[in-house]
Amino acid sequence: MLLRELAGAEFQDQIDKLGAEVGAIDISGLSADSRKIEKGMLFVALAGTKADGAAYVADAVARGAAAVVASHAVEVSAPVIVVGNPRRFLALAAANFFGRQPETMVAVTGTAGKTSVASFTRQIWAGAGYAAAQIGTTGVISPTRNDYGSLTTPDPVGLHRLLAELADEGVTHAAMEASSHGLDQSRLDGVKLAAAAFTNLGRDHMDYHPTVEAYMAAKMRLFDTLLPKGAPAVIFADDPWSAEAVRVATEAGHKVLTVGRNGAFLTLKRVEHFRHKQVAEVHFGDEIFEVHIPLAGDFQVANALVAAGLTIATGVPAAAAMKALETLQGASGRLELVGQSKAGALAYVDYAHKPDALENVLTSVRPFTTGRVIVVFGCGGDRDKGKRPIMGEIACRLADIVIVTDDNPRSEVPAVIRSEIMAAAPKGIEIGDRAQAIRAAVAMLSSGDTLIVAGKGHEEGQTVGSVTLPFSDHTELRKALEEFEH
Ligand SMILES: CC(=O)N[C@H]1[C@@H](OP(=O)(O)OP(=O)(O)OC[C@H]2O[C@@H](n3ccc(=O)[nH]c3=O)[C@H](O)[C@@H]2O)O[C@H](CO)[C@@H](O)[C@@H]1O[C@H](C)C(=O)N[C@@H](C)C(=O)N[C@H](CCC(=O)O)C(=O)O
Ligand SMILES: Nc1ncnc2c1ncn2[C@@H]1O[C@H](COP(=O)(O)OP(=O)(O)OP(=O)(O)O)[C@@H](O)[C@H]1O
Ligand SMILES: N[C@H](CCC[C@H](N)C(=O)O)C(=O)O
Ligand SMILES: [Mg+2]
Repeated sequence: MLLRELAGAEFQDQIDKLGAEVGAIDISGLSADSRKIEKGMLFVALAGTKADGAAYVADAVARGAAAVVASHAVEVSAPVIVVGNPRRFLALAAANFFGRQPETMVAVTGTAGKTSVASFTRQIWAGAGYAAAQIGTTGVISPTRNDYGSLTTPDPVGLHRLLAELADEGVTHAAMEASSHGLDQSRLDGVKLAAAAFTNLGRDHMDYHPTVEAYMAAKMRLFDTLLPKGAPAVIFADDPWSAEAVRVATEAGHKVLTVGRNGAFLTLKRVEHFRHKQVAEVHFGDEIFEVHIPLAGDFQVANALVAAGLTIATGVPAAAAMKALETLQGASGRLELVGQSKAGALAYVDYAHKPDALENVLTSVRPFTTGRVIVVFGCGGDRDKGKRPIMGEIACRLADIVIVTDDNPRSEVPAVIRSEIMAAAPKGIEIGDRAQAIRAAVAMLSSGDTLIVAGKGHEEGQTVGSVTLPFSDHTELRKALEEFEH
């Protein structure tokens, strides 16, 4: 593809400045990683958190880069296109290069619920007869794929390669997660969105964003920059940050559709909780639906409404969307019932690894727990340290028994992470080895109890130092449940 076409309208001036022959360079591919550059490719130099891509321009040119994009001039033999925001250039150029995506794409942002909403949206579309996919923390799921992925929002080159493949495979509808990192780093700036959604905002990633307001502002890029004007913006109405999301989406000229108890588009009137399901009364205009949602947890009703909002906004009849909610499957590791003890105590795996999520999950299981709530959790290393005591406090306030263990210590000393949680968890029992912690919790279970193993959800490894050892909460929990006779 010619460099001029690759750059697209937004960056035409910067290309034209260098003369017609630069615009006419034939580009065979693009990458922000010099190590992936082959002859004829375009190298985009990004200033990152660990390295500055500008330092690798010479390396990229030596490997055959036909041109370079950077935020400032660099002396090399290949032409250098200087742009204000190379990350945005990379995203738009990747979209132009791969050129295709599923026709109807939506993105969801928020601190918690993105994976669940993306999964539910895919399931409702599939129920309505569309070939649908989801892209996010648990990887890519489509009619023909179930591929594990490492980032919640993939990097632009990987993302647009994937979108083109999905389109070629006949996928017409796709729901993707927009993480705050992804939004901040313009990873999805090239995706053409039919609708977007916001779930909630809580404390997370304070190691990356300087303030909560900056974190919210990163999330709001989805509405103020990415969603085309006039498109539907589905906003969960019952969060403390809902009003701000509505303000941003309204100012950007979108069709604001609120869902939840305070929602105007889908209004939640009543919820009845049962052990493994909930019955919700939902109003849509003059229509009233009584929906049996086969999942535990108040938050899953919220996620189901956001997903229903996204699908209705993009053309699924409300009755079909509500019907699809009755057969929803939870996303892997999201308040997932893994088994029961011999006496009938329930044992769940949940991905709560941040304060609000932990608070929600512990509160959600209380109504159907006649015995004690037992929680096993830890906090990841090399991540927001401030959340550790907060999660310790929440666990002690909302659970009867608290076991503090390890969760991906990465480069940190595990005992130090645990001690930072324990400092705010006076009744916490410290068991570093996660498998032992799960066994100890299962050993305590008696009739009526609920066990939550929190923090790792679908994860299949424990990262200690730079090594990821195979580890699954599901497997360890199942093993322990089989082992004990009570
Ligand atoms: C902090 C962060 O988000 N980092 C992401 C970012 O890396 P970066 O731009 O900071 O890269 P860097 O390592 O500083 O390097 C700068 C540039 O030099 C280039 N380079 C480097 C070395 C070399 O030899 N040649 C070369 O060209 C790199 O390719 C890069 O373009 O861009 C990379 C490519 O897209 C990502 O892989 C990387 O994710 C890292 C691995 C990561 O852990 N990210 C997490 C925090 C993340 O993004 N999480 C969110 C969700 C979290 C949540 O909501 O819970 C996600 O969307 O997954
Ligand atoms: N709407 C919600 N409100 C509060 N907590 C929620 C909500 N949805 C999910 N949770 C909690 O957050 C955990 C993660 O849910 P999910 O994976 O759907 O969110 P996510 O936004 O994709 O998270 P991540 O950014 O870590 O990928 C769940 O296991 C549950 O504990
Ligand atoms: N996407 C999140 C996942 C955290 C999961 C938790 N198990 C941990 O390791 O902290 C992150 O990378 O911050
Ligand atoms: Mg997710």
